[in-house]
Amino acid sequence: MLIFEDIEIRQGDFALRANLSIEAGLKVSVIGPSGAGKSTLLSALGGFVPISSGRILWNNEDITHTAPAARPLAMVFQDSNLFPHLTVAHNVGLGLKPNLKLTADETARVATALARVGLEGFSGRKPAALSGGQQSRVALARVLLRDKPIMVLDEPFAALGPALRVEMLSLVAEIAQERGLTVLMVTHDPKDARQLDGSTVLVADGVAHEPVLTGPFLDAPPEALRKYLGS
Ligand SMILES: Nc1ncnc2c1ncn2[C@@H]1O[C@H](COP(=O)(O)OP(=O)(O)OP(=O)(O)O)[C@@H](O)[C@H]1O
Repeated sequence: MLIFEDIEIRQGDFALRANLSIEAGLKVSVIGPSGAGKSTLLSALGGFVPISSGRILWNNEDITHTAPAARPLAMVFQDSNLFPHLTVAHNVGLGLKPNLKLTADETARVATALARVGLEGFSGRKPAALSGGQQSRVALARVLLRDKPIMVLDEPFAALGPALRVEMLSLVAEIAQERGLTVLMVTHDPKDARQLDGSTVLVADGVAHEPVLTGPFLDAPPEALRKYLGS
């Protein structure tokens, strides 16, 4: 169980409160108007934005002040964060060891992660020689290799076309299922949220709300979201 307990996060004039629990293994879409604080919430979970008050707990352990690398999560960002001068295998290997001095076993694990995301045979390529979808797959492989129980995705596939997005989201859902991962994904698109299934956390008016079932939530969205969704 991931708990945001009486959390307050401040960034300049902006303040966000969160008091919510997410069951382990749940797939959560984080949705809300632009500037509402979705990225801020996930950055605070990752340890990149300080928390003014409250605690974050994962399975009863207080991780509020844990160093980012030691937290139980791995993040996928929109631009995939790949290093252009490194090969696919090295970009993934960075998830294990920043100095890239991988043992034979670690190199084998990189190959297994690449195979899982459908990139067998791509390990020697540079990111520039990959399609957008393939770059997203590399980013996913890197997260897989870190073997963390929570996968956090901040508008991960926003740069991809609709068909590719559907494909990548189903890969995320499959992997999450296989490994029993808890998923938190920021998205602007209700279709993405519906495809991820699971629950939705609404971030609006300075509050990140308790997760509710995504289908019924989007069938009758609250006023704060309706204007933003254009419905
Ligand atoms: N470093 C910062 N200093 C001050 N204010 C900030 C900082 N970073 C973000 N903010 C403010 O915090 C608020 C929340 O930003 P955040 O990026 O979390 O929103 P978001 O919901 O992810 O938006 P979007 O959907 O547009 O990506 C915004 O009002 C933003 O201007």
